Amino acid sequence: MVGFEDTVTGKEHVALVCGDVSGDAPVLARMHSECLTGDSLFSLRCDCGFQLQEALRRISEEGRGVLLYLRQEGRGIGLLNKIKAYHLQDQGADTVEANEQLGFAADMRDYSLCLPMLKHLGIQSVRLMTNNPRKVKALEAAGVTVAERVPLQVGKNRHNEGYLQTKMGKLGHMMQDEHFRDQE
Ligand SMILES: Nc1nc2c(ncn2[C@@H]2O[C@H](COP(=O)(O)OP(=O)(O)OP(=O)(O)O)[C@@H](O)[C@H]2O)c(=O)[nH]1
Ligand SMILES: [Zn+2]
Repeated sequence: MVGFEDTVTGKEHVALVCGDVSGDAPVLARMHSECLTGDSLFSLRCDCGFQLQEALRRISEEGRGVLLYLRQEGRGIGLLNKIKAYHLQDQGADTVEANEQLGFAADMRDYSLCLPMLKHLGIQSVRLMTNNPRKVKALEAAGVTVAERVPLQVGKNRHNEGYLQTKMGKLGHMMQDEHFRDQE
């Protein structure tokens, strides 16, 4: 585990490294955005916790990989604003509308720290586990070489169906129903 401090925001990030990640071969990688509720408190409203577990499982199975745990809670709006967004969602807003009602863009994340983190770890290119093509684009724009996008579809359940639908419909996530491993 390697810790990093973002001197601009003061946020502390973590990299979990498995095996020898040096060399030319692209490294299996997950850039995971913090979700306290899903990652640590077992919330079923989203798929974050399931994706975190599955990404770590695949990395350990491969014996080589990296997970950057990025402190961008609530797609960058922070935990308390995400809780407010959840209240709005309980009154009928979807995840994008709730952000907008609070005065935020749908996705406020910033991936500029990923390149220096990967460089520090000696990682030249990644096989990125994500369903989000905008994340691939944002990382490439930040200078990260993404050799391949690896789908990460896990954790669909009856509580997050609408949330996943909005990610596909409004945020451009590439997910196919038949590829989901359900979680009840
Ligand atoms: N604002 C807001 N953020 C949310 C909500 N649900 C989850 N999040 C945050 O969304 C982030 C995860 O982003 P997602 O859009 O689920 O997935 P992604 O990282 O873009 O894409 P993948 O790589 O495929 O997981 C985490 O920071 C969560 O805290 C919500 O309803 N509102
Ligand atoms: Zn989540």
